[in-house]
Amino acid sequence: MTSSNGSLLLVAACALLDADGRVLLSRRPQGKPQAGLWEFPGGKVEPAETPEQAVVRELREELGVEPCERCLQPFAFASQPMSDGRQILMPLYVCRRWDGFPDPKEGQKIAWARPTELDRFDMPAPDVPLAAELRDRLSGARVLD
Ligand SMILES: Nc1nc2c([nH]c(=O)n2[C@H]2C[C@H](O)[C@@H](COP(=O)(O)OP(=O)(O)OP(=O)(O)O)O2)c(=O)[nH]1
Repeated sequence: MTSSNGSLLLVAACALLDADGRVLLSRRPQGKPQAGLWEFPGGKVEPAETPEQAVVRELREELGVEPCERCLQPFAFASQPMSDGRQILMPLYVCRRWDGFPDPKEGQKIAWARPTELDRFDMPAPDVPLAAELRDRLSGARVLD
């Protein structure tokens, strides 16, 4: 936990977008909390790390890819209560350029999903509105209801 506010969990995540506009999702492996759910690659921001540095580190560790920090575009954030009483604060970046080929390094499965298909994946609660925002802003469609 890096935040000076002990009730916050700061997690930074990234939607990698390929040339066809598909989004990379990663399935949380067995042994981790919320195993089996599909999420955006990322993880907890370590002490003295910026969210951008955390994303670069996690993409390297989890997928063996190297984005440049300036290719990380702030997209949206989630802020939701967690079951342990803390609040998760999760900035989501999008990234269209990186070095390397995404290769799961931690036993996780990965999938490339069209923005309009994201709602077919079971995700942690904070990711659901972020996935909807990706669908709306990346597919050019906006559902009015
Ligand atoms: N990476 C990631 N974590 C997410 C997402 N949505 C979401 O609620 N989370 C939660 C799950 C965990 O409670 C927390 C991140 O934990 P983590 O286990 O991925 O982070 P980490 O790699 O730094 O953890 P650790 O195993 O080193 O302790 O954020 C998401 O889209 N991506």
